[in-house]
Amino acid sequence: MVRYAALKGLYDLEKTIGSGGFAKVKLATHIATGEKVAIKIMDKISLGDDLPRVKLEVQALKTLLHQHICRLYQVIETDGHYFMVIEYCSGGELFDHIVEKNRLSETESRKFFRQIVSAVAYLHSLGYAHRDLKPENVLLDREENLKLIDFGLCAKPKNGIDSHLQTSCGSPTYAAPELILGKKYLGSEVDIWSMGVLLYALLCGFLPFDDNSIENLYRKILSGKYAEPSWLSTSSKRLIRAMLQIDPKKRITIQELCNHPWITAGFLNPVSFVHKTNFEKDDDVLSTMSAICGEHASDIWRKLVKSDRTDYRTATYLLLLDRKLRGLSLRISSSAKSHF
Ligand SMILES: O=C(Nc1ccc2c(c1)CCNCC2)c1ccc(-c2cn[nH]c2)cc1OCc1ccccc1
Repeated sequence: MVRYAALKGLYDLEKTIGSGGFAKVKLATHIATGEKVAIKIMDKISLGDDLPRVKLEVQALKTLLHQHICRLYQVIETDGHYFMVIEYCSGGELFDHIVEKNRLSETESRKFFRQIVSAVAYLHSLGYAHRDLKPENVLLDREENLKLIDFGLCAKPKNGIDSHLQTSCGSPTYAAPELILGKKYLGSEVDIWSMGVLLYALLCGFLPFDDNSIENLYRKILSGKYAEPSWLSTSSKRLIRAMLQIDPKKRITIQELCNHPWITAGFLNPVSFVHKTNFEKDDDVLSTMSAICGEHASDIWRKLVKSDRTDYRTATYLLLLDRKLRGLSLRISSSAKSHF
């Protein structure tokens, strides 16, 4: 087991559960609370010119507080590595969940899709676009709640979500026509297209546009033509059509999506989200922490609010808050004392 000095006393590293391009994801335990976390370890050398993506992802994740966006607890930077301590999603990828069930029922698809819509509506309301929405970037937690990950490509155009972007990014399979044509596009509109591809994958178990050759794949996407399997209800077909509109101006908007009949069917209310970018103050958690480090709860809170949200104190606060929200006891080990 490779020992990273930077994590000593803070996290116990366990097995590697995933390794992608320039990152690997290891399970770990946050020592102060005993809570499980995932640590995304990136080697700066192999990151190369992707380094800005990490900064972009950290900047975005520090601001985003939503129950369906994977929480960032701490960031540790050394000369050679970045360590991103992230929410534990033991349900793995939504993609694997779909594959193992072949396809999801309309009811189960709706449960997941409402969560995605809520997360994306929240993102857009803060001026962010994800730009890489695909089943691999949607994880499930222990209660099969959905968590959006990988904000390495997300954009926050300086003059707001309605200003044009140009960089072509993301995976072609989920990319909107205007994006693969290299046109100027709106992040919000390309996210709607990718969500249409995601919804199709949930309901069908395969992709609307797929081909081994990239030019055939592009041709299919630009045609906007895809199969509508017999099991799709009329309402499902209508919603998918509204999202997979080639002309971005004809595409359904995120607001219309939140209120769409398919989305609200069987539910009491449209999809909503809380405009939250600040932690709520919890006195039980603060007094648990103050009992250990001897500081007053008010001092701990002041430091938390002033912090850049990537230190061990923030991680400990958020993990204790998670435990409380899950109805578990608030426990903390005295070893934590020296770390915040
Ligand atoms: O907690 C994460 N993953 C994760 C944790 C526990 C388990 C599994 C998976 C499934 C494999 N069986 C063991 C249980 C986990 C959290 C955050 C991120 C993450 C956030 N931004 N970037 C990456 C990635 C994560 O994983 C990647 C992964 C690994 C194996 C498969 C599916 C997904």
